[in-house]
Amino acid sequence: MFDISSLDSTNRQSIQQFIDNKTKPLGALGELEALAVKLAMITGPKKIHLQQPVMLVFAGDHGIAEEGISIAPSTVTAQMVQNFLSGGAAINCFCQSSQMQLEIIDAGILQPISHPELTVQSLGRGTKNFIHEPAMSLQSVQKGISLGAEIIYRHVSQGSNVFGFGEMGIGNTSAAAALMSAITQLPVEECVGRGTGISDVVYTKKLQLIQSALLKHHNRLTDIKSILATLGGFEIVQTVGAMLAAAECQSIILVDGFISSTAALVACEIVPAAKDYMIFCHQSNESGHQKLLSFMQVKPLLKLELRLGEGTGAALAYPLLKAAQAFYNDMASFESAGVQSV
Ligand SMILES: O=C(O)c1ccc[n+]([C@@H]2O[C@H](COP(=O)([O-])O)[C@@H](O)[C@H]2O)c1
Ligand SMILES: Cc1cc2nc[nH]c2cc1C
Repeated sequence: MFDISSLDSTNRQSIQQFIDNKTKPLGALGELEALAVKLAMITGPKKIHLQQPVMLVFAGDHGIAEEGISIAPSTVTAQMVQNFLSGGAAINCFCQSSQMQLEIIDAGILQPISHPELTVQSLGRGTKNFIHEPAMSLQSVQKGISLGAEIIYRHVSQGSNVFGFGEMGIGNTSAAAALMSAITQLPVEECVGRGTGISDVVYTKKLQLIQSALLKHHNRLTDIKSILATLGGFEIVQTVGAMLAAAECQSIILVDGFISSTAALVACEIVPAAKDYMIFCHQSNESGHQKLLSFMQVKPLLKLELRLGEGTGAALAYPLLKAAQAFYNDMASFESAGVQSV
C-alpha cells in the first residue's frame, strides 16, 4: 500500500566527510552532526532542504476514558481542540516560535466542532471501550490510514517536506500503552504510566484494566492491523497513515511524545523502512516512553520532562533541525576559510 524506499546509505560516508571538513574539531557538533547526516540523507546530499514545516495535531476520543483512568473527562478533548483553534494552547505558542504551520484534525472526537480552520475527517464519535470490545473495526483502521495519508499528500503537493505529529485525546495513554505492550511483548507495567497525572489508586486501576483487556483480547492480537483495531484510537490510526505517507514522500517525520511514538512503532511494524524518515524529538516523562524508545533503538533529541503531547516536543525540537541545516549548508570548510585542518 505504501511504497517506502529505505534511505540510500552509500552516501552516508561522503556526507560525514563533508561535515568533518567544516571548521571545527572532529565530532565537535555532537548529536547535531548525526541529525545533519540524517537530514542530508533524506533531503540532500549537497544541501539540507527544510520546506514549509507543518505540525499536524490529530484529535480523537477513547471509550476507555469512561473508566476514569485520566485526570480529565472526555469533554476536555473537544475543549482543547477549541483552544487550539483559538490559538491559546501550548502547541500554538511553540508553532509560532518555531515558525511551523499548525493544522488540527478531528479524527474522531466525541462532540463535533464546526470551525473553518478545523479539518474534519472523523471516524466516529470516540472509539468503543476496549475493556469490553474492540475499539474499532478493521474497516475504520483502513479508512483512518487512508485519511491520514491524504493530509500529507495535500501538503506535499503544496511544497512541504517536514511534518510534526502531535495528538490530543483524553485516555490515549491507555490505548498507547496497550498497543505498546501487545506489539513489543514488554510487560504491561513497563508500558503504563500516569498520563495526565493520575494518583496511585487510579494508576493501579488503569494497569489492571489494561492487563485484563490484553488477556481478554488475546486471540485478536495477531497481526498489526487487528491489534490497532482492538486497542487503538482514531487519532492514532490517522497518525499511522500520515507517517507512512510522509515516509513514502521522503519527508521528515518529527515524532513527539509517548502516543506519537506508539503510532511510529505501529507504522514501522507495517513498513519498517518508515523509521529511516523519523526523528524522535524528545523523551517524555510518561514512564513507558523511555522503554519504547529503547525498544525502537532510537535516541531522542531532547529530554525536557514534558508530558503534554499536542506535538509540543516536536515543535520545540524543530529549531535544532534549522541549526543542523544552517551549519551543514553554510559553515565554511577548512579549505574555503583558509584554516589549518585539524
Ligand atoms: O506526549 C506524551 O508523552 C503525553 C504524556 C502524557 C499525556 N499526554 C496527553 O494527555 C492526554 C492523555 O493522557 P490520559 O491521562 O488522558 O491518558 C492526551 O491528550 C495526550 O496528548 C501526552
Ligand atoms: C488540559 C489538558 C491539555 C492537554 N493537552 C494535551 N493533553 C491534554 C490534557 C489535558 C487535561
